[in-house]
Amino acid sequence: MSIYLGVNIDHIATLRQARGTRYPDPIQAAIEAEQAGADSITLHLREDRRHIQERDVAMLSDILQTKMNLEMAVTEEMLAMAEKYRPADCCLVPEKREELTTEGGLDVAGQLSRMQQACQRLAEANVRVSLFIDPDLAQIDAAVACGVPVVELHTGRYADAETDAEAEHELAIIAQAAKQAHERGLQVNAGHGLHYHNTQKIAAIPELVELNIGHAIVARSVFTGFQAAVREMKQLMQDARRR
Ligand SMILES: CC(=O)[C@@H](O)[C@H](O)COP(=O)(O)O
Ligand SMILES: NCC(=O)COP(=O)(O)O
Repeated sequence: MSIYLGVNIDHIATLRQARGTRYPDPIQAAIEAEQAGADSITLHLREDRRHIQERDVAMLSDILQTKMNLEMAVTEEMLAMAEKYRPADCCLVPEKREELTTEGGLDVAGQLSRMQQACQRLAEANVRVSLFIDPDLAQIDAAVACGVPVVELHTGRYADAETDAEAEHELAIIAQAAKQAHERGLQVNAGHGLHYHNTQKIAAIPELVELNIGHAIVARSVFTGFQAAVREMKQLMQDARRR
């Protein structure tokens, strides 16, 4: 089964916001990513607007040739954004203003009623809902209870592992969670902290359908160009899946 690449363009916008300029433009990055073989474009509209701006969401909702995966917190402001721009996919993620980056998966099980209402609202807007969760059976079952078709497994603990043994342990947890989620009829995606040296083992997990990768691709593009960075990541994923 194929594995698809969602390119997250947040950190193109981080570079733009660093000086308040018009460049580099995430719109150009999205177009180049699609030309290089990206299967979708992911962008995270944060409450603090540290990188992606509403203008980016508005423009990309008009021009993307593949599809938009809009990441957002579960807030009234963001749910209204999803209803306004109607992305193909909306990935609900946890968010804290003080965090450097996403620190874990959404606690769906601990706020089930609130999550069910949010998912229902997005489904009624014809937005496909994905829940960004830790690779944990209780969270997988809670996602099923929300009636969503997709989950994205948080790979941050695997990516941040300090030893090979710890990485292998986290990889086994992700592989087991992917199997459990697949068995429950969910589309299983994964992402966070994946780069050119740790993605292969994740891509080899047969139940995974899509990997969302951003920071490492943007970083690599500084030296190779954005299209080359995207092409290399996609080829790496496909080679790993074929092995
Ligand atoms: C949910 C996730 O892991 C990322 O897609 C998210 O976008 C990380 O936030 P930053 O892009 O702001 O680092
Ligand atoms: N959901 C993960 C994502 O979109 C990209 O995360 P990262 O590769 O920037 O860590």
